[in-house]
Amino acid sequence: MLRGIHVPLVTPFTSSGEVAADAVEKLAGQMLDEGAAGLVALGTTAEVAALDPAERALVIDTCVRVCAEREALLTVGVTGNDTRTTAAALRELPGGVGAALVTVPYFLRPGERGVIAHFEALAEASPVPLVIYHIPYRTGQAVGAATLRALGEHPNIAGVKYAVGGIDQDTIDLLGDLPDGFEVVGGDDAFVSPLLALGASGGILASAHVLTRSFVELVDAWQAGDVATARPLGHRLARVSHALFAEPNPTVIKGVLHARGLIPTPDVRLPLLPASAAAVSQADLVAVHPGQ
Ligand SMILES: O=C(O)C1=N[C@H](C(=O)O)C[C@H](O)C1
Repeated sequence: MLRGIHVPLVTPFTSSGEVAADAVEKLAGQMLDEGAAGLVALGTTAEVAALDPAERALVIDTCVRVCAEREALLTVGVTGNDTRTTAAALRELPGGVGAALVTVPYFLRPGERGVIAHFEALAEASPVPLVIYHIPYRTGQAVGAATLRALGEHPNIAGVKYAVGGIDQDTIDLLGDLPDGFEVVGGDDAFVSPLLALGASGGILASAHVLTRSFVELVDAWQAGDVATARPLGHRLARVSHALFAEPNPTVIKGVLHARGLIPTPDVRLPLLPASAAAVSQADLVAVHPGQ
């Protein structure tokens, strides 16, 4: 279900500060037409915390339409650190949404037993399969391989977006012994190639807004065991991701998309500030000439 590249869409804004719905639609269609297996709406990259409920609904409706036209998976980010309200948000997801990306409860640090109880309750409540978003440097909560494996046994938990900031012992342990039907997708752009080499099935990668086809090719090459293609391509794309994340995500990516005429402004909402011109031009240059 989670195989391939899933692009967590940025939210483009007009020059008067509204969500640019036509640009969302165009960008969403382009990502899928370039080979992405699916889209993620309302991820961190979408600046979801800065969108009001009507804007969130607009983004979801637009993505539902684009994904339905192309029979692609739409995953929607549903974030909260309270089980009851997160369950309610899951129950309210509209038709056409295929999965929900749910962050490990952040800031509270409920412990791994709390994390298990949280996701089991959500999995029971959710009308769609869950993808756990494990990103300890943002949530502050450790989750080991044994906990993820236990959660992976639940029939309504499809996988984990794995973003631990590197390859560690838990990464090796988890990918060495995955429950049936439970998939790992890379969520740390710069580490996706080694994760794919270890058996991840794809990635949810903001970097895939740029060079979408190359990220798709990277997944395909690792899945086919074509190391001669995958290894150098992975190194090249890691350099691109490094440049795209030189300043807080998604500021540089929005700058590059705007420079390429794909979104009407590079604008982000506070507390994010626009990327510097130097970071944007460097990332654009590295995407075209990865040796730079
Ligand atoms: O929104 C997402 O999904 C992603 N967020 C990560 C982040 O901002 O740290 C990056 C990843 O590429 C996808």
